[in-house]
Amino acid sequence: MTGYNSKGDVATGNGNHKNSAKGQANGKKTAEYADRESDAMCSRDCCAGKSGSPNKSGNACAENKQSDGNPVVVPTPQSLLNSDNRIQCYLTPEEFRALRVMNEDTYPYEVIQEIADFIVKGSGMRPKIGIICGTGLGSLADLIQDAKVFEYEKIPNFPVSTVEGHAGKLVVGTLEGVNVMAMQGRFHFYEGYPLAKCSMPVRVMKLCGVEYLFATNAAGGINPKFAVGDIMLMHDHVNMLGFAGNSPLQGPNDPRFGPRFPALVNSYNRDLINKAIEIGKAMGIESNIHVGVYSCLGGPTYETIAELKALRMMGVDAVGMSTVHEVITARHCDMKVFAFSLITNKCSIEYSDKKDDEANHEEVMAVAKIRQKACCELVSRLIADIQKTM
Ligand SMILES: O=P(O)(O)O[C@@H]1C[C@H](O)[C@@H](CO)O1
Ligand code: HPA
Repeated sequence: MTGYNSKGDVATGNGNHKNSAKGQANGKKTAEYADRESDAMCSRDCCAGKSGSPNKSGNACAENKQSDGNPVVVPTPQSLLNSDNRIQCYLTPEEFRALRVMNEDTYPYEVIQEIADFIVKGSGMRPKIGIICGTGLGSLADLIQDAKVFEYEKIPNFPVSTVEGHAGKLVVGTLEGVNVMAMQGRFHFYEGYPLAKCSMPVRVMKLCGVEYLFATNAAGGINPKFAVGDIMLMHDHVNMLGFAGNSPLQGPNDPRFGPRFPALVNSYNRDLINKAIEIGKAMGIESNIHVGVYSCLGGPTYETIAELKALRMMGVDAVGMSTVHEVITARHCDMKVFAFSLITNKCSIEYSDKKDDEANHEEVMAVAKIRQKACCELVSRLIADIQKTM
């Protein structure tokens, strides 16, 4: 369908134009896109331009021209216009939500507050500790007692998990007598989510009442002393996405979350690292516990040898595709942070033809499965320790 409303905007069902599916009616719910009109349809200029001239997305609108070069203009049926003469479209609540979440790059305080209220009301508790489960480490959330489970799809304005090893559930309950909430599944940059969206749940945690963030991840060991299955307690990071000009705090700063220019030295709580080292000794796994520097790359590719060499020269001990932006967001809103990497594979920095030297997600998940018990014990003992100080 090609047409215009009385404002002179042109709408079209042609695939070269934005959101052509939005106008499909199914009669269940009306949603008006008046405030997003420029996004929802091509402008008149776009389709009335010279034949073959590119529209906003770089595609030519030639199919909307008559042979004399004049645009084909078909009046919009009155039945599609609302009282403001704007085109209305019909979406199910699910479609509307999916569109909203898809289009949302930054989340205003009020939206985060709404999500937090939904979780606090639905669980009947205010968690003190927030846990983010890394790839294959979802069993950390299985430790939680009296659990109330929220599927991400059912949480208003929440993105969905798309990666194997990330279930896409938020679990709220108690662990060692402390109210906690755990994300069984995180959001990664490579899934197509902007960093602010990847770490938006950390702000939700904050507004739920969380004071401590426990972030976990699966990572490749670059430090040659690390073995597969070891645990590296993060004491610092190198923000490679930040080097490339990307930050979860990009855009206007809302001081209700934190300052415009937060400092990141001492981001990783020293007391919690020391406590975890002690716990590692008590568990008899001290030789498998290291303290080191993590770096997050954008993924989803694993690193080249040259990249690994560069990271090693920069002092990086383990490399992954997450956590850093979550830690930045947590520090921005003054949460205490404890984070660790489970070393799921060794990153060889020598050129080799051997297939075994190549990282792969199956191996990452398999190692996480084998080591999840040790990771669970470390986390629950550390929470038990925090509980004593509360
Ligand atoms: O979510 P994390 O950082 O634990 O997951 C790592 C990075 C990639 O998502 C995946 C690669 O195997 O594991
Ligand atoms: N590189 C990046 N991310 C990872 C790796 C790796 O080697 N292992 C697990 N996650």
